[in-house]
Amino acid sequence: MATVTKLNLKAEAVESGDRHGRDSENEAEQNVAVAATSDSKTKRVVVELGNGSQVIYMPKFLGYDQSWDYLEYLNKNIPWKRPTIRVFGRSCVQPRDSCYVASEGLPQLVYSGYEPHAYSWDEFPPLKDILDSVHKALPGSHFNSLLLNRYKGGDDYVGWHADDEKLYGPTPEIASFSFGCEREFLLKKRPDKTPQGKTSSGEPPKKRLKKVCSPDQHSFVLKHGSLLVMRGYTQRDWLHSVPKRVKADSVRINLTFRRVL
Ligand SMILES: O=C(O)CCC(=O)C(=O)O
Ligand SMILES: [Fe+2]
Repeated sequence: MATVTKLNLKAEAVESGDRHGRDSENEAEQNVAVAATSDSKTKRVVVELGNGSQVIYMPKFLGYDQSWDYLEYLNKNIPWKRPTIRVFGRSCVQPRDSCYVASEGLPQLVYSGYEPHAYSWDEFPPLKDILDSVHKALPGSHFNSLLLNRYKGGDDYVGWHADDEKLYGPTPEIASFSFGCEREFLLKKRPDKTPQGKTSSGEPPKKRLKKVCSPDQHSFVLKHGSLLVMRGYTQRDWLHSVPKRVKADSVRINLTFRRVL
């Protein structure tokens, strides 16, 4: 059973508050816009990744205590499983716990050769409340499924991947809610498949074409109660991961809301 250390969590929250301030300064030069609002709770960091991909990060989406209550509820009440999955043709135990919740009648999710059982939203009423708050923050969103992950400690992780399963369509919006121990979330650009010397339209490049220089890696420390949204072509053009972190000694729960088409 995973243990939760509230004190550790508090200490990390303070530490990362400082770190976040410094990161924001650096990121200001890198296609990052901080939406100007007077209320720190609704502060949004918008990162334009280029070519129609975008990430929005809301570090204080939900208050500390309320987030703590959700963490405890989810830790105790979700039927967590650590399934066997297939990665590069080899079977391995998934390096984190997970669970899947979806509306009725949707096509079955399959990832890494694994078909998770789809639980109903009605079995976990607090998840419906979280879903409502995400819908309110993201007008026009209609999430109908949720993949939950539990990282028991720093050895649990998710490797580089994209949530590009066909059932989400070409430009899925994915809203990722984090509770508990802060962990790093990395994004890196997928290698460009266009042959060298050709543009994506197949034409040779025009002379003196101005090179737009934008970073091909981004990193966020996902705070307790934060919401990160990936949009546009992020799943087609970028990979993301939550690497192992030796210093992470308490549980983290992450919820990724998705829309199956
Ligand atoms: O735990 C996270 O922040 C990311 C989880 C994730 O990428 C996924 O479930 O597909
Ligand atoms: Fe993912």
